[in-house]
Amino acid sequence: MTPDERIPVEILSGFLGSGKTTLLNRMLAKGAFRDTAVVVNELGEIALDHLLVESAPGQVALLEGGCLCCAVIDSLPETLLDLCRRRSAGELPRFGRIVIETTGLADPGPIIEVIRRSPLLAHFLSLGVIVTALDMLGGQAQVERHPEALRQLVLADRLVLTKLDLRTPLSPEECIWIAGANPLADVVTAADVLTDPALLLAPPRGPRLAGTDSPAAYSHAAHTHGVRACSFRLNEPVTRAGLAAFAAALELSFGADLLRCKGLVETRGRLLLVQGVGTRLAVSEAPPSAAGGEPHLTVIVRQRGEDEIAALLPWLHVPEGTMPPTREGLQ
Ligand SMILES: Nc1nc2c(ncn2[C@@H]2O[C@H](COP(=O)(O)OP(=O)(O)OP(=O)(O)O)[C@@H](O)[C@H]2O)c(=O)[nH]1
Repeated sequence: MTPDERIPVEILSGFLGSGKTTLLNRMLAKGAFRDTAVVVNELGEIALDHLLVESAPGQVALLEGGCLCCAVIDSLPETLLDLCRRRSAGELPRFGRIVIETTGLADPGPIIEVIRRSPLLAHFLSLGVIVTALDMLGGQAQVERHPEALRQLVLADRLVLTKLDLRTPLSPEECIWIAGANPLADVVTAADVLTDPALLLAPPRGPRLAGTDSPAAYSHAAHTHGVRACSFRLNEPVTRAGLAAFAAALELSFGADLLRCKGLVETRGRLLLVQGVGTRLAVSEAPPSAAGGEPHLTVIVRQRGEDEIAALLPWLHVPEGTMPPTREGLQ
């Protein structure tokens, strides 16, 4: 391929629950990503995001087995080359770009390096834009608390500010903080991108940061700082009261150590999507693309054990009408 024909690989990064899948789906729904193959990588033993990304059949590749920047970094070239092979063979539509949605804990550095340094990949692919979703509900506190969120912020070509619809307008101090944290990045809002989808992946304006770390320098323990993703299969339907009780029990037991909770649950014959970011848990009808998905919950916590979460699971099944637990009730 000549350099002009190479397919750009765009990286969609952002901390746990910052809105990466939501952005991707909005772009797909608007038809802006019609010519896009998507690679989804997710934490947790039971993957969900590939069911939530509403793209054309076969256009989503799932990278399983752990976090992209460390545990499965070696599988990335093969996954990308396989997409290119299937495109050339006519098995996939002739997509014009690949978007990689990383896990919420992934450091984009090693991913960037693999795409840049592999001679074989460089023949077919070029590095596109590094977009980071920045959760403006979590904001500065989230970045200060989680080193992974800081890496994602500083390596971005473009920052997409999400969840501004859930809060008061940005203060001048917040604008100064964002500009100071990554002076090279363009800053847009999720609403801007919805109005003009081309903004999301337009070529970056600023110069590229050079010299990110090599993949070999990374191990899972090096960037997760005691974070664990624990997945639980749910063989029995849950109750509505059970979901409220489980949410309260998670919040009371883990507080700020609770980073993310997501999954599919079945209640009264319906499949529901559970989306928790920090201690805010939302439950909605599962999208049609998730039909047939395995009921499960993945809970991501910092410095806490799987057994502590497992001990709370019985709350999911309490009879309707049961009140959520109190702090005293949990002890
Ligand atoms: N109101 C509002 N909600 C949002 C926005 N972006 C994301 N959300 C909600 O935040 C939750 C998490 O969003 P996702 O798109 O799943 O986040 P993610 O970054 O893909 O999450 P992980 O893959 O687990 O890291 C969901 O309940 C979304 O509906 C936004 O701009 N506004």
